[in-house]
Amino acid sequence: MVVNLLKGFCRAVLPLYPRKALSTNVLVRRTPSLGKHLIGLSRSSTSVNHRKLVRNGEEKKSVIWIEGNIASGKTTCLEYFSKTSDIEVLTEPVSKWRNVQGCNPLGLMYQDPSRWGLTHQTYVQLTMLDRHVLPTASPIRMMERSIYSAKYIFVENLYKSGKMPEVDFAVLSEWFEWIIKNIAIPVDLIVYLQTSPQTCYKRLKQRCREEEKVIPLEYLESIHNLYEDWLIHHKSFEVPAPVLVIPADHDLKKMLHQYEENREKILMAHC
Ligand SMILES: Nc1ncnc2c1ncn2[C@@H]1O[C@H](COP(=O)(O)OP(=O)(O)O)[C@@H](O)[C@H]1O
Ligand SMILES: Cc1cn([C@H]2C[C@H](O)[C@@H](COP(=O)(O)O)O2)c(=O)[nH]c1=O
Repeated sequence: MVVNLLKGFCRAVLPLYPRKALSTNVLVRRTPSLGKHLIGLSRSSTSVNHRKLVRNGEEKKSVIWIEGNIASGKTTCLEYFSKTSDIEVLTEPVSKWRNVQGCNPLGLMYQDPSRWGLTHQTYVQLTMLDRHVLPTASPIRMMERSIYSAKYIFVENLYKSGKMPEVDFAVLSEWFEWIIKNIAIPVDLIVYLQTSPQTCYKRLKQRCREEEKVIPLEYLESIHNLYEDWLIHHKSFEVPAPVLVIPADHDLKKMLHQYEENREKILMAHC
């Protein structure tokens, strides 16, 4: 009976949807007549219809990753969107990387990358995975970075710069491949905060995280190049979702203005 009801619903409603918006197991509600059932996300006058139904009638959640270099402004961006109802924000678990049972793998890695890179990146991989599989109650989840950038940017950088032994890289790579093959890691949109390494260097100095005091400009340049090759030039690894690039060298006022301008594009990620 449930199946028949569902079939009837599909026969009545499917023709209302543009073909493009349909995939094999997803319905996107777009009709204005359904508008009253939809949640307006924006704090500005534009409201955003963001609900997506999956076949069992449950709401499909949207997942957006905020990617960018160290100190590019990811946390600040997340803080801004966290004020919007229906958005759940997950920041990077940096505090865990600085303190796991009294040890500081992030600090150790910066002091001696060849010795501690594997330890640190194994823990990053675990804690990012933990973030990805956390159940979500909100229709939209915004997450700072991902298990993908941990591997494609930071592990890659350690290895390419000769600071990670081949065997460590091989072990981490096997772990990573196993995870992405066997565990669902949903993502609908990647927002890339594109900065110059010089801007990040200035902001990093201003933030003044103890462990990061040893970071030279060249390190941020390498991270920048890896991000550009991945998300802009598509030269290195698979990109798991569409990318929205936001130029992020601007002052805070202009950045908030850009977030507002892009709000709808970001929050409609799944449509
Ligand atoms: N647009 C901006 N202009 C100037 N400073 C900024 C801007 N965005 C963030 N900052 C500052 O730069 C530092 C790093 O920002 P943060 O949001 O923590 O970056 P991330 O999370 O990418 O590392 C912080 O001190 C923050 O206050
Ligand atoms: C993902 C990831 C991060 N790190 C380092 C880089 C920075 O020092 C911090 C994260 O700070 P940010 O301001 O949020 O960029 O962690 C790393 O060493 N390895 C990683 O995989």
